[in-house]
Amino acid sequence: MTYTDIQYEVRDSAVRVTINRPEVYNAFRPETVEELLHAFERANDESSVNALVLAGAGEKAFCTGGDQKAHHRDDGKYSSRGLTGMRMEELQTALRDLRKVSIARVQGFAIGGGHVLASMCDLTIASDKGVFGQVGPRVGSVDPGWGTAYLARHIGEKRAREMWFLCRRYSAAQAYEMGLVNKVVPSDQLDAEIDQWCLEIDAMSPTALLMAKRSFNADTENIRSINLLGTLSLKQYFQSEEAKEGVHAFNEKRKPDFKKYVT
Ligand SMILES: CC(C)(COP(=O)(O)OP(=O)(O)OC[C@H]1O[C@@H](n2cnc3c(N)ncnc32)[C@H](O)[C@@H]1OP(=O)(O)O)[C@@H](O)C(=O)NCCC(=O)NCCSC(=O)CCC(=O)c1ccccc1C(=O)O
Repeated sequence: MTYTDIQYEVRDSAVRVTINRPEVYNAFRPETVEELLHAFERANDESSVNALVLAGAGEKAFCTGGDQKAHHRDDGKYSSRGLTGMRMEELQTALRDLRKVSIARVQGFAIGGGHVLASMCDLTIASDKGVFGQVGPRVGSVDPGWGTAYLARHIGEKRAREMWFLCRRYSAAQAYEMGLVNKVVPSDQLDAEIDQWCLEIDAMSPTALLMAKRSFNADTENIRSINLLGTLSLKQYFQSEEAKEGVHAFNEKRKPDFKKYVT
């Protein structure tokens, strides 16, 4: 596969996968998701390294989730692919099941589905310019499963509900305090810090790492089914006028009006 939306390289003790759409703050569209799926599968077969670093190109963002400019079809889908028009459920499963230790490199915004990807990585290292948050209820979306229930495992129910219900932004320091991030460093030290973590991981037994990862995962496996059921509901929700209002409002740079949908 020739990549247009991502970059892939193996160097310095890790596979490096970078979402390369800085013009939309590294938001993903259906093509991006297909390329990431391919890259994660390819990374599993890289026998020379133990780690994968997931990053976003440029200074502004790690990833801001689904590309809202690509999400304006009349049927509420992104494209004809997958349940919602984007094979997100498959992508999250592939990241979850990755045979490498995954590290999110967060510089700038990790927002919406981008925040979910960061929180699903085994480790997160952020620059002091990292900004974290969920935006779904403001833009007509939700990530029901890994984005909610698994997030609560990291930061607790109260904090997770706060993130989703208020859609506020949190600094890297706040994210560290909440348990979303393993380490925060000045942005000019971010790559050196991540390289050091990759070097240390590279010296470990790959089989022990994989067994540790799988056993950590075992405790939250029930969320996999919640995520699938949630994605089926999300497909229906995306087709509603309520969800479309969120997408239109973002693209028209105005506040959404959800008032008439209160039940
Ligand atoms: C990231 C922001 C908080 C930054 O705000 P600000 O600093 O004020 O800058 P802006 O002027 O808003 O943005 C700059 C520039 O970038 C464009 N942009 C930013 N984010 C996106 C995006 N996600 N899509 C498209 N474009 C984006 C923005 O339009 C500006 O460009 P201009 O050319 O100047 O207009 C803020 O931008 C923000 O809140 N962004 C919105 C983030 C958002 O809505 N994300 C989507 C959330 S929903 C989601 O991720 C889907 C979940 C999902 O995919 C999923 C999950 C589970 C199962 C299935 C699915 C599924 O299939 O959908």
